[in-house]
Amino acid sequence: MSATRISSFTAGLLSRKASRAAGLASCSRTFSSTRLVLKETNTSATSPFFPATSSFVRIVEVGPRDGLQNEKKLIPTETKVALINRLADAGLSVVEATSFVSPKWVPQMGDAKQVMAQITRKPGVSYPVLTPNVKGLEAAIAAGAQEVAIFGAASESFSQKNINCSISESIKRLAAVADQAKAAGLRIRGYVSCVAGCPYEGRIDPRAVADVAKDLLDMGCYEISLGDTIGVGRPREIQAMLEVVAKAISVRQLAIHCHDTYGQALANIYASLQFGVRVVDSSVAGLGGCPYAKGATGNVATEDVVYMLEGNGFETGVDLKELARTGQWISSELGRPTGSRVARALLSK
Ligand SMILES: CC(C)(COP(=O)([O-])OP(=O)([O-])OC[C@H]1O[C@@H](n2cnc3c(N)ncnc32)[C@H](O)[C@@H]1OP(=O)([O-])[O-])[C@@H](O)C(=O)NCCC(=O)NCCSC(=O)C[C@@](C)(O)CC(=O)[O-]
Repeated sequence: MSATRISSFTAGLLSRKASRAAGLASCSRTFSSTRLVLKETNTSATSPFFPATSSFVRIVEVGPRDGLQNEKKLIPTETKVALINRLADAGLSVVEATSFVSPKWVPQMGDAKQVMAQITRKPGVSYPVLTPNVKGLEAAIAAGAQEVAIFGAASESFSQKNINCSISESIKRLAAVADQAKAAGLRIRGYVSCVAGCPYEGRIDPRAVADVAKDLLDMGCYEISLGDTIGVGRPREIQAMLEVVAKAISVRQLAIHCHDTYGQALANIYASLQFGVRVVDSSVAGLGGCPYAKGATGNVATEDVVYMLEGNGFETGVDLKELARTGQWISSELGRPTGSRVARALLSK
């Protein structure tokens, strides 16, 4: 990282206290009988993809990346490409396509370049890719990525296991990635893992989540996705974590990313919606699991999220039946039934 980059990033960190205070001042919450209503007066940049309305929920489909990265048997590139194309055709406006990580660490993502070359890029659809370092970013740019996701963790042990460095080292590494991504005109999304618990350390202090999230935001991420990587959180814990994080970051720049290991994902998403979050990550057919979080099951199934949202007055733009068929198809390619209960119910009719 050049001296100029370090100093601009450090200046950003130093101004964190001041901007946190401003964020607090510009945002007030009131309780109605059933839901927490967020009154936003903060006009800072929000996501470029969706109108910040209270009834539209943007779904970030992570199945082709988070869903498939943990599969033991190598999945043919053409299957991944067909999955991504079908998800976009089902109305998803963000389909996380792959990750430019070390193939020694995650062999399943070793065909990232080929995946990006072969997908049909539908107008209006974003195909972000994960980039852990500058090497990954350069490969992503060469592959024509328009958006990248950088990822850190609120747990020291998980950071070491996942990306082989401490949290503070990761922040420096990711700042270099963000600087180069911005210079290349790419959009950047940020992830924080272990927001409710860590497979190695147990409970995680929400203030650690807020610190990493704010660092990623200061680097230029337009949105921070908060990952309950091992699915241990429960609604009140998720809301308590959001309370702390929202003191540092506008809720309009937060997304929720729930794994369903303990069957809490939909409840946690609903609790996040009550808090004002309007971006939800999910994985078709509930595919997935993290290679560095033993026992973690997949993300919440996108089909189940869409069904819940649409029954509660939210719009998603997703064709649920088409999505359910896509989930059933990829599950059969992987040799198992779909993990979406909604898809099973719909398709059995
Ligand atoms: C970060 C590193 C690379 C550090 O790994 P390292 O071993 O410390 O890196 P290194 O710089 O020493 O390089 C080691 C080797 O990897 C190569 N290498 C290095 N970087 C790259 C790259 N980008 N692309 C391709 N190759 C790369 C590099 O060239 C070298 O090759 P060699 O000289 O030995 O032949 C590694 O730990 C890594 O790739 N980790 C990624 C782990 C991962 O993908 N985890 C899953 C995604 S995160 C997640 O799922 C959570 C999330 C986001 O979904 C949210 C949630 O649920 O919480």
